[in-house]
Amino acid sequence: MPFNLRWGILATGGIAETFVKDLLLDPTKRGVTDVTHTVVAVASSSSKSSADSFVERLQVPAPCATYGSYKEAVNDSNVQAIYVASPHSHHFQHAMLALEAGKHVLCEKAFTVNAAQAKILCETAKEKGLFLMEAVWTRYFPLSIQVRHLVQSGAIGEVLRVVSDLSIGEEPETSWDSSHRMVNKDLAGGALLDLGVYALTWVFQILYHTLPRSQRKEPSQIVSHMSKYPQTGADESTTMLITFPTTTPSALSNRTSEAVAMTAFRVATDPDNRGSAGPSIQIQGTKGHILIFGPAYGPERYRVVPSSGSGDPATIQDVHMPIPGGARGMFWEADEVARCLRDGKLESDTLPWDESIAIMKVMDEVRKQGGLVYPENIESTVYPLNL
Ligand SMILES: NC(=O)C1=CN([C@@H]2O[C@H](COP(=O)(O)OP(=O)(O)OC[C@H]3O[C@@H](n4cnc5c(N)ncnc54)[C@H](OP(=O)(O)O)[C@@H]3O)[C@@H](O)[C@H]2O)C=CC1
Ligand SMILES: O=C1OC[C@@H](O)[C@H](O)[C@H]1O
Repeated sequence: MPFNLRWGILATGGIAETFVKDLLLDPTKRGVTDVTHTVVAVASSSSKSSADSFVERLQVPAPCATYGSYKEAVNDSNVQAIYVASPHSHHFQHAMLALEAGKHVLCEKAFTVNAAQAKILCETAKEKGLFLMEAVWTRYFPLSIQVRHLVQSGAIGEVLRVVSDLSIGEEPETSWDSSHRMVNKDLAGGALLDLGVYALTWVFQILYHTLPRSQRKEPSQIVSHMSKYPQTGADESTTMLITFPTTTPSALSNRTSEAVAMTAFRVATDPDNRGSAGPSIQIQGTKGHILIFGPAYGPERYRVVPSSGSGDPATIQDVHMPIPGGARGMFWEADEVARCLRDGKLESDTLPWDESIAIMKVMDEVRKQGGLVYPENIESTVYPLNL
């Protein structure tokens, strides 16, 4: 029998809807037979009627309890795991609420506002013997898994550089009101925490994660520049130059590796949405490159280009890995949560706690260099706090 995971959903906004739609799809359609998912509770902090209309709109199969507060959902004994889908300003408080109630947690990206909050979440999960994972869905894409394996196998030699970008080509003045979570500092808005986290996940999943755990080293140097959106003071563009003390896959050469991670609202990585402007991620090794096309959060195509001398042009490999069934691709991370719970794990090997914290530390440093400070209440490590 497949292991079935019973989910409770905190929030009824955009990503909660996307995630639940993916959860409700038949796993066998993506070739998964060992785990299944059931949505047993949905909570809205606004009103019970928001949760009711969410369940109705998405045709969540009955029985699914609906609540007008998050507290009620985390205390529902039928719920095994909570998906936190509130703005990142509130992740620390809402994930703590779930952990304190004894529930496993999948928490949307960015994990928290700062590394100190992330550490406390992980310590709490550990103390309570509960599973906790940052919902960086990209990590669980079969494409990401394949690319990590290629790097680990030495297919492009020693990786010396990664260039990674997630920029979306939106004019903030016309795309969002100043109160929107993308630009509102009260909701930890800005490009870095919302989009830069994906540019960084590519950097980390290549230059950090592909090493054996004992050899993984956090960045030795971070230099960055941030431009602010004048209307709110949140960052509208951030560029980071990050040095790692080792290279991958061997970590034996005494060479360092470098990354350029970028994010911006006004310019786009892929202005025509067809990859004409080039890849979003370039992984550059001594024996070749891996180029990844499509948005850094959910790419569906990559190309392996061997260096001249290590093959002829005919060996260039183009690989397409479309997301099955018109889905978003968030079900793969949900499958990972179910498998971890089935196997009694507290953290996912694909995005362990130390790595989420290391990425949050980079974002802390970049915000420090750029002078981006969020309001005290959302930077706070005090729990509970009524935000
Ligand atoms: N993985 C991915 O691809 C994506 C991830 N995200 C992440 O998901 C999170 C939510 O984003 P998204 O769904 O787009 O945001 P929305 O604004 O669409 O929804 C957020 C929901 O959070 C709840 N909420 C709780 N407290 C607050 C508050 N103080 N202010 C506003 N909303 C609040 C509300 O639901 P209710 O009233 O029902 O409680 C609201 O609808 C963010 O952290 C974002 O980074 C976002 C988009 C894509
Ligand atoms: O996580 C995300 O991925 C997709 C983007 O459009 C969105 O703004 C961001 O929150």
